[in-house]
Amino acid sequence: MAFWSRVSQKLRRMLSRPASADLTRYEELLPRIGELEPELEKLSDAELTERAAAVRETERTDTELLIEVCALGREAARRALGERAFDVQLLGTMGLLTGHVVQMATGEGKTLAGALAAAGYALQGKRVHVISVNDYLARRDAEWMRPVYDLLGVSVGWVEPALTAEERRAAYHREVCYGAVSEIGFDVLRDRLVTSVEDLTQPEPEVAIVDEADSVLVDEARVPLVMAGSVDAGVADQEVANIVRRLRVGLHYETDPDGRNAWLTPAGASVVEKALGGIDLYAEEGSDRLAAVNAALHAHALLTRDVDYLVRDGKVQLINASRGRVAELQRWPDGLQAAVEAKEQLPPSDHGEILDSITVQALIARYPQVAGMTGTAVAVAEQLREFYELEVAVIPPNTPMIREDLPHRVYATPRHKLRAIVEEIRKVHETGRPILVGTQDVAESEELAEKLRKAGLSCVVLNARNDAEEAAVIAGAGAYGAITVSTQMAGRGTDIRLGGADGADAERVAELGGLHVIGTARYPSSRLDDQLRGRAGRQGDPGSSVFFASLGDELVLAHAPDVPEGIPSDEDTGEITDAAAHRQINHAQRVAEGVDLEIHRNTWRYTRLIEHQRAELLRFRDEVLRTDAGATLLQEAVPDRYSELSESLDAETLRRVCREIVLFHLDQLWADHLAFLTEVRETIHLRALAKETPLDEFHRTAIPAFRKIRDELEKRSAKTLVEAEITDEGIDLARAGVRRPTSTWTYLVQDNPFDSDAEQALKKVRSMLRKKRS
Ligand SMILES: Nc1ncnc2c1ncn2[C@@H]1O[C@H](COP(=O)(O)OP(=O)(O)OP(=O)(O)O)[C@@H](O)[C@H]1O
Repeated sequence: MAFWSRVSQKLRRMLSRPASADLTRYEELLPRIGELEPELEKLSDAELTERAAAVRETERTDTELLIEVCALGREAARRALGERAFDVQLLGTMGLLTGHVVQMATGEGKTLAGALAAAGYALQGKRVHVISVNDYLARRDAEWMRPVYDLLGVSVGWVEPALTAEERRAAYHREVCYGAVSEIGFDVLRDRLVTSVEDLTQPEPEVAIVDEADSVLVDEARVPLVMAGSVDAGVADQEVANIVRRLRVGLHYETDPDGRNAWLTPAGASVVEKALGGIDLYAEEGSDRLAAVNAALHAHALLTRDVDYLVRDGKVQLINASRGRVAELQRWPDGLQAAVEAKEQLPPSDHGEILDSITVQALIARYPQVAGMTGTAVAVAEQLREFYELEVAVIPPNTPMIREDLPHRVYATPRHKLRAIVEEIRKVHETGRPILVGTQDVAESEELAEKLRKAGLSCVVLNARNDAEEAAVIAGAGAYGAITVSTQMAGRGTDIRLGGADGADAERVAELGGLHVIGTARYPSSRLDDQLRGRAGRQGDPGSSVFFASLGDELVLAHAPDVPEGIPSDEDTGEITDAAAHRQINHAQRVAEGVDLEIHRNTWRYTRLIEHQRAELLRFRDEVLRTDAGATLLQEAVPDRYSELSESLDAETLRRVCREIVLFHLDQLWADHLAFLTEVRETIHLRALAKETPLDEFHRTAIPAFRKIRDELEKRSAKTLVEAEITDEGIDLARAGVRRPTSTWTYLVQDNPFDSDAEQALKKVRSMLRKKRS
């Protein structure tokens, strides 16, 4: 399978379509858009709005439509914001209106280009969601662009967590609605539980314009959004945590170099089995304990405090690996979450039955039309094609980019590297140039800040948990003499203006050379390197960037540990100029990118089946919600009871009762099915032991289980209709034992490391068992 997918990937590359769509067709429209400008300038505001309204009614060719929308949008932006959209922004708008992911560099004005495209779709009668990476940006962009939408006569709203259901419904019924991907996803899940059409908040999805598209569509694609009901306290297995804490790597367990798997050695298994009272972990009865031991071992061996998570206010807070900041709403799957809490000796957090869940990728797949914008799309062009059938369009910058990207600097060890970074910061800071340092994780940020303090350099460490605060700090990162230390993409989406947020000192800072960006190590993907670099040199500003790396960096140790012998380094500074070291680091990054892609593919292979089943179930649920399908089903299942009830109840009440009963059981059966699939996935590598591949085994189990839902639904619904007390008032669901959860809560799940590497884990367990048995 993996072999064939590699072959097809190679073939595609050989025959490869270019990474970027050809923009000539749109460039040719720019003069025609320009020609309309004098005419539009003469219109009053009301006339401009009227002309925009005419777009809704007039039949036009696609080309005429692009020209009219761009010309109107440019004029509206000029009046409403004092910003006349540049030609390149209109190219971006046209790229979005034709369903591309447009690549526009940082600071080129994606917010406006996106808003004009959203308005263009709305004027064609389509409802648009502009999907942002967080709540703060959703609201900021909606409010910022509102005057433009007003002039174009397009209604706009946004959703954020604090809104009531009524307010959400109002926002989603605007023509354009801004929202964070998690917020929109949670509403999709909440809508899954309604029992009457009036309670739905979202109309059918039509167009999604995804901001920071690579981050949402690729980095976060496999994150499941979850809705759980009826909160209970979880259970922590302190006993297992205490046993695992004493295990030693190499002797009792081993780990993959890339840190994605840990497994017990035969010696480790014996120690654990003895400590648990002499049980056999690998016998059928031991499988619960084995799952707990696996989770505890994973928490102990592979998850590091202050790198993968923080402990704050008595809680474990996950760090989002691609954004390098606390992931507020995220938790690991229950077993692992409880294991990390037990490792940190914290009380177990709440835990509930999962009612439904959807991955970001499946959420996006609901939209018939998708477009996106980001500073870095080309590097993931192949994935956007493979997973979303989206093409990338590269938009040139408005003013040529003059940032100087200095050669990478490589050191023998992380210690040498850190010393050189502090020295670099000191030297550049002396000139007054602002410096932005991007680190790999929170622990590294704090270590560096401490070193800087000792060297007499004061800096701001961006660790904020609040997006608005974070945006304010990052906005000031271009001020004279500022040193800002930030993990990865903190503050993404916020412009860094030279001379501070108000640009007061802009000229002075520009004369000094602008913002200097320092990467303290290469990231696991070149795209993340580019995003950090892109913080400098916005809109033709001067600026520079440099990356430091060492042969002892995490990236190299995990992905290319066989460093050739004898690479010379400077005796004092540890600096390496030999090209072999540079090659080694580039190679490590390419391996890391490949591993990530394989994991994405692998996870998608599992989730695709679940999403397929979910879509089928939802089609049926929707039919029950909107039609009399529930009544029909029950009338056929228990005709006597149905006709008895139709004599005593009015027809509408009976139909409602049937609908409520069927929906209740359908939702319950789906929640049970999801729980079953989760269990199958988590133990698939154990269950599949001497059999075929885990994925085949998963399908073999999941498909018949899903088919049974329909029969079971009929049986359970009929039983409730027969046994429940039903009066003119309807049915008392609680008394009939079919009470819906009184409260629900939503969260995101951090990528489950067990699932994604099930195949590898399987190999490890098999080989361990062979050793143990021999
Ligand atoms: N046509 C224009 N004329 C003048 N200023 C503009 C124009 N378009 C955008 N700007 C300004 O450029 C700045 C950057 O815009 P914006 O934040 O949308 O960039 P971006 O591409 O989203 O950057 P990032 O990658 O940081 O999200 C803003 O201050 C905005 O007001």
